[in-house]
Amino acid sequence: MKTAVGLVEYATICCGIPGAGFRHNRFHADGMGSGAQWRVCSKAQALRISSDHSCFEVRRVNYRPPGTENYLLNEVSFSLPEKSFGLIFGRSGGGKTTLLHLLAGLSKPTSGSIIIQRYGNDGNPCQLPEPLAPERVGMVFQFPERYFLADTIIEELTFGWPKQNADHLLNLQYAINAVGLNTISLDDDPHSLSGGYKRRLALAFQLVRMPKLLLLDEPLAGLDWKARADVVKLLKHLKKELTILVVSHDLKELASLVDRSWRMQMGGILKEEAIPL
Ligand SMILES: Nc1ncnc2c1ncn2[C@@H]1O[C@H](COP(=O)(O)OP(=O)(O)OP(=O)(O)O)[C@@H](O)[C@H]1O
Repeated sequence: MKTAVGLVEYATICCGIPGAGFRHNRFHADGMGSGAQWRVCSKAQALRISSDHSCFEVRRVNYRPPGTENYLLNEVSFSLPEKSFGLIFGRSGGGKTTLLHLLAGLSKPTSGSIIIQRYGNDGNPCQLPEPLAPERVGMVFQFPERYFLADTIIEELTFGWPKQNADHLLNLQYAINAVGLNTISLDDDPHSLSGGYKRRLALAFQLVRMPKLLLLDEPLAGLDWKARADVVKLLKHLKKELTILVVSHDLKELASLVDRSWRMQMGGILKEEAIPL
């Protein structure tokens, strides 16, 4: 059985024995010598997720899908400090998911900018803003389990990986531990997991990439009460190290996590507003 606890040892052993029948030979790391290099994720590695004092900022973003006439987002501006938890709520069809897609780099704003701005201790910008690169963003879509492709958890987590290096394995170990998948067999079929564990797996898939900003579209949708409580607890834990922006209708359950919140009004107009409970 492969568990995350033994993942490093497991990968080391399998990669060290040619023809050992290791199905996931993407773990073979050319140029990597001994298993000693495959150490468990250090604290410094984990904190690499977010180490500077910065804000994710959306400035006067307008969005009209190519070939259409109507703007789905109108002059959207907001700012989310690092390691804080933002929530966007509002009626269906307002443009919440569209905004997440822009932040994830899946579509480009028609005008306006999405940037990371660093601030000094005096509260003033201390360097030029940099565009938010898609590699720094992890996005978990609504009902992510519908997109699971692999037969085992480990294959799902490493699906499409390029040639491996030590960093990948360290990130994998970090992600598995961060979402609490380290107590189950990584040989299990992702589709056999409970609803809450499927969401953990979807989160882990994104965390492997060590994003600075994590976007979640309706993370509690379709889950029973126990799984919902489970995911809320997990997000509370992840919030300590990551900046998280959630789109959700489940306001009460997420309220205790929220640092900033906005209502998306129909027509793609975003207003900062306390959660209506
Ligand atoms: N590519 C597109 N072209 C035209 N209209 C689009 C496109 N993508 C989304 N829309 C429309 O934009 C509006 C906003 O959609 P969006 O999914 O962002 O809303 P939402 O607030 O996330 O809604 P929900 O809460 O139901 O997920 C909807 O009316 C949708 O049909």
